[in-house]
Amino acid sequence: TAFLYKTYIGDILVAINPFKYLPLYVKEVSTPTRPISIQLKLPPHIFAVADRAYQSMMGRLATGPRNQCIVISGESGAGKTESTKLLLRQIMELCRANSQLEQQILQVNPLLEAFGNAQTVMNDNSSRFGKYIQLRFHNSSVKGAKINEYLLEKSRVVHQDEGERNFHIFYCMLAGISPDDKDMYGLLDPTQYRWVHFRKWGEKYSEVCNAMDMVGFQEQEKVDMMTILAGILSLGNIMFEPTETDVLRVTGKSMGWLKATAGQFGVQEEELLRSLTCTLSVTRGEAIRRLHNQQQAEDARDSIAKVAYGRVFGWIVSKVNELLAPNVDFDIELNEIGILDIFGFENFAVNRFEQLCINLANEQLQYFFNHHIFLMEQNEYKEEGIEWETISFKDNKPILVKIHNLFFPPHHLLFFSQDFVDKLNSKFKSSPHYEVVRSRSPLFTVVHYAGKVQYNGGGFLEMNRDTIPASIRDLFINSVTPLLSVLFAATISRTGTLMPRKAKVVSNLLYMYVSSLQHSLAVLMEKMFVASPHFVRCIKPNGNKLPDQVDNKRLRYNGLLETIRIRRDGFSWRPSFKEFAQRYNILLIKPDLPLTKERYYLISINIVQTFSHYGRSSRLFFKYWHQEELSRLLERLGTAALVIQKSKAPLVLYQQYCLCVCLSGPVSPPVPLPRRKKPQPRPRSIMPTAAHLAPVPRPRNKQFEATPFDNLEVHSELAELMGQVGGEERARERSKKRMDNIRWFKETQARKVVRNGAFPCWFHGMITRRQAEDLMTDKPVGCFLIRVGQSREGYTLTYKGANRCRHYMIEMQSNGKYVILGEDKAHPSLPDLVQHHSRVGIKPFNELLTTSCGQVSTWVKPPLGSGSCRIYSQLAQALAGPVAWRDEGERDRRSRPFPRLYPSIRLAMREIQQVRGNDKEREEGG
Ligand SMILES: Nc1ncnc2c1ncn2[C@@H]1O[C@H](COP(=O)(O)OP(=O)(O)OP(=O)(O)O)[C@@H](O)[C@H]1O
Repeated sequence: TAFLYKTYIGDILVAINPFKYLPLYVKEVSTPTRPISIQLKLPPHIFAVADRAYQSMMGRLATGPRNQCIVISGESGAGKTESTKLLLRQIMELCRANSQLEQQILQVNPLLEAFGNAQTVMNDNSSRFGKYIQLRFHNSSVKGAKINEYLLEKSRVVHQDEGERNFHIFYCMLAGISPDDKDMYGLLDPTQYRWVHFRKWGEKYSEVCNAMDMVGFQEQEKVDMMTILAGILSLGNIMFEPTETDVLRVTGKSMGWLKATAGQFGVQEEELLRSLTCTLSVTRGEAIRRLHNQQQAEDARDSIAKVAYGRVFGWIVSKVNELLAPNVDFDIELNEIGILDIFGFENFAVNRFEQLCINLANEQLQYFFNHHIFLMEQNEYKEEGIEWETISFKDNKPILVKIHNLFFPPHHLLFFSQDFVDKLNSKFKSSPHYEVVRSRSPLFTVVHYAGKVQYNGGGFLEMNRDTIPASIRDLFINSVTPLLSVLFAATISRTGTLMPRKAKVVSNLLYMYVSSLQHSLAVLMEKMFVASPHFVRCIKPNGNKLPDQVDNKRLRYNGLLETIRIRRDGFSWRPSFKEFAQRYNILLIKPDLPLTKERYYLISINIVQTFSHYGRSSRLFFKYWHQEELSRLLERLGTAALVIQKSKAPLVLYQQYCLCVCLSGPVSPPVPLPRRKKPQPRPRSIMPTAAHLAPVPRPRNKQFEATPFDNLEVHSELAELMGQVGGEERARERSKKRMDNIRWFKETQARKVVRNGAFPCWFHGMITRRQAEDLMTDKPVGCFLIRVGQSREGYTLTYKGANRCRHYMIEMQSNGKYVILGEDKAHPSLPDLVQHHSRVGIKPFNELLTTSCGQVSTWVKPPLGSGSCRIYSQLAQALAGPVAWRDEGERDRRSRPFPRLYPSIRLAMREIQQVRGNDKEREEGG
């Protein structure tokens, strides 16, 4: 099936959206168990692109370690976002290092999708922003991630065309929120909001909340953010009407909404009203107040909503970046894989300013593709004197330059005036990329690389000016909700990113949507031009979003045929002599020759005879598949080197061998064999005896033993048994650590574990791994207990599996949430975690927690075994003080964060309900 939907053009993956589930992405396909050369020869697959980028980043393919970028392109609905998610999943699988960071990175997508995607006529889950995800690696493991976001389509918050919807988050929130939270944020029935229409999104809301927990958002931050979103919805319901004196006022029916909005935004009602109904400006030291007409008041309302939403989105991205920043020494050099997924090319019934920006970004991307695939390659053939018949392609540079000229400062300020389209018509009427539209509406047509698009130029000026009046900004800076205050105090960088206040910024008033897009695209291109690119071309097989239907015309789109020709006839891998010689360690061949151009040349001839062409002065020219061929040879050589070293052959033999192979292929550096340590005889007296070991033989599972927690425990246990390592000082240190952990537990944890005044029976305090396993000896499969760590602050879950005990480390997140290492769900407490995994199995064996182990009468009963019993008793004593533990459910309610002006929100909601009730009564009466 894979062949039907995916193929390669050389090394470029062409992926056709199947619009149905295909069993192509299962675990068996993604598991990286094969050698690289075999992995790369597998049928076309998005996972293979991930593998290639990862191996190249590690320096295992044609070059040394280098930054990589994966560029995914295609029209809206072609499958770019799905491909991005699969790429991320596979890269995380390849670099799996038993850390929670990989899971956190995977959670960023559902989070951003909820806030940045929406249904359009072209795609039910269309990205309304572009993103470039930078994954940062040290050696083979991921150390951090950074998201760059581009051009969120904020106007969607206040306006959606026929067949389109608002951002997913609003539907998720209204559908999935609990009645208590609905009351807390001041939300009503979804039908009561003008800016959203109800849809079933219940489950998605808990998915988004979980993603925020997993990434590390604090509870209060979440509450503040949700309250701001509720405020945006309330704002949309404020309506205006003129009075007899022509002064504008809020309609009687929407007064409640004004109060609710003020409460949800944490500002004074009168000040909010003033900001909506008039503009205050200061001229020569004199404050002048200008009253708004109805249209201006509605525009002010809409622009507050757009700016507030845009800033919430920007804040989420910067928070994600802060939480996923690489936690490594700055001196360590990190390698990077970037994945670009921007909104696809769009052509709707009515195309506005946003579509022009989106299509401009796509033109830029197409240029990047053309530049790499056609321009650079053919220029190098010319320079190096390679015989070549030029392949012509649809160069989109002229149109790109034209659009750039249109929007670049200083033109845009003047240009987007009311007669904007007239100016365009007179300036570009003879251009092949522009068509004048004879119409009363301000229409014009641009001939893009992917087809003609007719735009409506009305409102370009307003849409481009991404600003709000200073009075509104000041109002929100003084909000009692710290998050809102931070969002409005922040300024926007030249690339449109939310910046801390002190950062160097362009003046807020001059900040323009298009110029920020121009800058961010320029910065993006700079990053991508220095990385090695991998291309994924996504194709939408039909316009109806249906499976098993292919419209052949679409396959001609994007110059795919020209791409096929150049990949077939051309040489896509063109390393310089130096780069090539370094990579394949060719210095070994003739160590006596000085490092000159001639020498590289000489070396190259040897290789090129078997492989490919060589250029006039500086480059070699290979077919795309030569990289794989060479890496296969490298692998063979690595094995050969090991064999030679193992057989203790003299070095000279190795060199001769290298020389031989080098004449027909590349050479890898000799791989040093790991030195085998001489086994130290252990004194009989300290060897652990059968009595010390668990009663049943237990095969060890590497994945779980690798956790630092368990290893430390086992090691300290063994050290204790051996009674030697570190002597008394070590023992003192261990004891101190345990006491510290008990204190940590007592001060920060105990209350969270208690239910109904006692510890749950699965909670065993501080016992050792061995004691936990002993307790499990005759227990049924699915039995479990949770214990406090001895060597680190945290918990371990011990589980009775089918043929052995497993120990799952429970990760404590900085926001106070609990998650089993490697799982994708965070929990507010241990009892919640236990409850969840009694329904959802723990990966990778899908194990369900079915029976609590022992501790029937809570913690007071000490566990079996002796070693840690003393510690356990101390824990018991520490907890057995006079404190009467309250019911956790009640405590939960008392301590949970609330919106800052919760009482005023409640009052406003009551007023709204009352008005609704009266209306209903009147309707029924009438
Ligand atoms: N590999 C796939 N397998 C099954 N369905 C897919 C696959 N890729 C895409 N789809 C379907 O196509 C829809 C659109 O895909 P996606 O959102 O990735 O498009 P896109 O190119 O990112 O569009 P946009 O530019 O509008 O964001 C998905 O919601 C999904 O239903």
